[in-house]
This record gives sequence, structure tokens and C-alpha cells, in this order.
Amino acid sequence: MANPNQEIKYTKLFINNQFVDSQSGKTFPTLNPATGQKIVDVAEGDKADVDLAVHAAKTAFARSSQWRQMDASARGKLLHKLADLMERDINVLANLESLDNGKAFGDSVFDMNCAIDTFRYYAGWADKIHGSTVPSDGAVMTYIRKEPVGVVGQIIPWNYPVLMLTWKWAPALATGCTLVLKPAEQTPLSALYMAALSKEAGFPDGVINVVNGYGPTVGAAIVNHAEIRKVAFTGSVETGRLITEGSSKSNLKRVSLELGGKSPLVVFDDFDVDEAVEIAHNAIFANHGQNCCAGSRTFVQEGIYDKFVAKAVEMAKARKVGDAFADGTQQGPQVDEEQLNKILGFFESASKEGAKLQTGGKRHGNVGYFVEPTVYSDVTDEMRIAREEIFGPVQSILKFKTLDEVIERANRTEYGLAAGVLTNNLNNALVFSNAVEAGSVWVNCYDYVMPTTPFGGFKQSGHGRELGYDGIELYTETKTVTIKLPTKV
Ligand SMILES: NC(=O)C1=CN([C@@H]2O[C@H](COP(=O)(O)OP(=O)(O)OC[C@H]3O[C@@H](n4cnc5c(N)ncnc54)[C@H](O)[C@@H]3O)[C@@H](O)[C@H]2O)C=CC1
Ligand SMILES: O=C(O)C(=O)C[C@H](O)[C@H](O)CO
Repeated sequence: MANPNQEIKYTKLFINNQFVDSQSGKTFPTLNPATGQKIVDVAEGDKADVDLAVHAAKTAFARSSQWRQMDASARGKLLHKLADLMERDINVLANLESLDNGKAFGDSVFDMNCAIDTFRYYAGWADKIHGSTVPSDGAVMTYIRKEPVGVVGQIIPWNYPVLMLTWKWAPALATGCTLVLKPAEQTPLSALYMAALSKEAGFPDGVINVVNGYGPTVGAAIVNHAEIRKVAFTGSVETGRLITEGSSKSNLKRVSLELGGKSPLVVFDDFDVDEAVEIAHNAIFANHGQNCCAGSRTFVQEGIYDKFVAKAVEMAKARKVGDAFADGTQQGPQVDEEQLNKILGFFESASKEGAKLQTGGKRHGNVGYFVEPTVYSDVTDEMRIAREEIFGPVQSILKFKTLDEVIERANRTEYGLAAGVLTNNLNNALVFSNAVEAGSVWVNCYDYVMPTTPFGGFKQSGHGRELGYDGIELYTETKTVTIKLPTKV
């Protein structure tokens, strides 16, 4: 069960199925965001460690290796075994997650179950990645093969540490790739525990490697490595740009990006206000607002606007902020001081730009990185809190009149990750869903993210899609083989 004193077993780098110190011997502290105090020091990798990890992954990817000789069905069984071990140790994983990230223990358990489901989903794909044969002109036979890309680099953020690791590992392993993952420097602990579980599950040496460290060192080394054939990234647009640049300047490695958002959630006046307030509340406040597809622009039709705002404020005021391990906690701290200060900066600009502060708008307490659940009304499209990704527990409520108007305003952004619409009117639901520029659209719900369906963004919210069969495509190359025959048969 919930245990803030969870034993921490793994703090080194994980290379070739061994936990090792970094070449430099350097370490860095991972902090408890609830207190700002060090939890433990972990090994700090650098380019030299990435080189060792890539060498291990490349060796594991050699044609004669145990991994490459393994049946696809056996890869599927390994992924199921890893999911079994996660189920066995779910409380340990959740404790590590809540300790390092700050999210409520219940949310960590929820994330682990989502991760387990995702591993099992991709376990099913391992021996079902089919090619095809194509009727071709002339005396030839043609077949199409899907082959693993090879050694892949994976860079993940701190907001859903195990879930983002899973979105990266599961399709890469199902397709037969080998990988080097860099966890976020804020939250390395659960990734290292997952590394230990992968060894216990039976993944061969070098298939999975985890190198802790910072973006400009370990991250950049992965992005620029000549023997990494693909990099998958989740995080900020700014870093997404650097990764794309690094790929183009190194070896044109494939790049998939899952970046930020400023997702609209549109509430029409024909929808039950109480239900709308609850869906909109969870859309922004879940995970402390540290969610790429958070519903961070709440558009409410004018007829119910005042009633909606009043109820939204009530709900925000009732949100329980506090210790991630205490029963009933709904919101813990933001992940670090940098994110806390970023959010406080938005409070300043919101006040200057004339947004009406209904509740919150300040730090919660003076220890750790806690933020008051905050609601602004009378927000206009031009305000920073309506344009930029805050990544915090901050609801911005805007007013609209018509369907056409709200479609245009919802699309007035360089982001395009997700959108939601709450209405009982089929026309509103379908016209908005098909017109909004977003990779995921939820109707009368929000943030239903399942392993079976693709997830990713339009415009500057990313490149490519994770989850579903799209996830398999990210980690495979397509090969066409044409064979000359003696006669046409
Ligand atoms: N889409 C999402 O789910 C996320 C979005 N963000 C957004 O980004 C903002 C800034 O947060 P950060 O933690 O600074 O995000 P970030 O994008 O810098 O960090 C995410 C990951 O990228 C790595 N990274 C950083 N610089 C790198 C580089 N030059 N090369 C390779 N990897 C690099 C980091 O070490 C971390 O593992 C947040 O306030 C939020 O708006 C942050 C985390 C997740
Ligand atoms: O925030 C992210 O990085 C995401 O990928 C989205 C989350 O996984 C999803 O919203 C969880 O429900």
C-alpha cells in the first residue's frame, strides 16, 4: 500500500542488464517535490555512458543475437511477463512514482494499471506484424516485410514517468528493436525499477538500457548518436525542435514527437452544467495540470457561463491539496521549482492582462512546490493564460456564442494535441469534432487515452502517433522484396 518510506534499491545506470556507475562517477540528486529535499543521489550519465549503452543495444540487435533469433511470439511472452511483474510490484512502483513526481498515490496506481494494459496490448502485436504479397507485372514475386528499425533512443518527461516509459518500450520491444532510454532528471526512480523488472522478466542483455542524466548531455548524446536509428520523445516543443535539429545534423534518424498542447474543451448550453463542470475540472486539474492534453481552455456558451463559473470555482475550492500518500489527496506538488515558478509567472501576467481571479492564484503553503487550484474567468483569447501551455492546475474559462465562432477560436493556436466538446446536439458534436485541428477529440468525456487508438498532435504538438498500430509503424521499416521467376505464376 501507500508507503512514503519505500525502499529505493536502484540508483545506478542500467546497461547490458547490469546496474553500473557512470563512467565519470558523477551523481545527481533526485528531489521530493513535496519538500524540496533530496530523496537520493542517482548516477549521472554522459556521452560516454550513452556510447556504452548504444554498443550494448547494437550487440543485442546483431542478426545472430539471442534477441534477433527469438520468435516473435516469445517477445510477446516477455512483454506479458514484464506486465505480470509490474502487477506483482504495483505498490512499489506507485510509491516510487508518488515520491519522485509528487502525484497522489491513487493516481500513481492508476498510471501503473494503464501501463500494464499497454504492455499487454503490445504483447499481442509481437507476432501479428504482418507484411503482404503484391501482384506485380512480369515474371516476378513481390513481398513486403515490416522489419525492426534497430537501436532506438527514447527520451521521456516527468509528468507520467512509467506511463511514458511504457509508451516507448512496449512498441519498440514488440517489433524487436533494442533501446536506450533517458528518464527525466526529475523522476528517474521508477524507470530504474522498471529496468530491474525487465531483467527479471528475461529480456536478453543489451535489449533495454536506461541512462539517467540531463537533456543537454545524455539527451543530446542520444539525439546525435550515429548508431541510433530512431528517437522517440515526449516533452516540450522547444526540446522537440532541438531533437529534430539533432536528427538532421547527425544521421537523419527517424523522429517521433509528442509535445505540448493548449487544448480546448467546449461546453454548449444544452449540456448538464454539473456534469460539464466535473468533466472540465478533471480535464485541467488531473495530474496537477501536468498533462500534455489537459483541457486548458474551457470555452463555455454564454447562456450558462455565469452558472458554470460559480460551480467550477466551488469544485476548485474543494480540491484536496497535500501529501501524495495521504488518503483523499487529489493534488500533490508540481514536479519542481522551475515548474512552480513558471506557473506563478502566469498568475502575474493574468492579473496584468485583466483576467478575473475567482480562486487560487498563489503558491499553496511555503514548503515544496504546491500550487492552489486556480480558476480565472473573463479570459480572452489574447491573454497568455489562453495562449501558452501553463502545465499547472489553472483553469481559464472563456465565453463564446456560436459553433462557428468557437471552432475558429479553438483552432487559433499552434498546438493541436486534443480537444473536447460537451453537447447533446449531434450537429455540434460532429461538426466541432471534424473541424477542430487536434489529434484526439473527446465528445461528452475527456482524456480517454487507450492503448488501442493512436495518440499524437497536429501542428506543433508533435510528429507521428503513439499507441495503436501506429505505435508499431513508428518502430518498423518497410521492405519490398521482388524476386525474378522463371515464368509468370
Ligand atoms: N508533452 C508533455 O507531456 C510534456 C510537456 N512539457 C512542457 O515543457 C515545459 C518545460 O518542461 P521541461 O521539463 O523543461 O521539458 P523538456 O522537454 O526540457 O524535458 C523533457 C525531457 O527532455 C529532456 N531534454 C531536455 N533538453 C534536451 C535536449 N537538449 N536534448 C535531448 N533531451 C532533452 C529532458 O531531460 C527530459 O527528459 C513544461 O512546462 C511543459 O509545458 C514538459 C514535460 C512533458
Ligand atoms: O501528458 C502526456 O505526456 C500524455 O501523454 C497524456 C497522458 O498520458 C494521458 O493524458 C493520461 O491520461
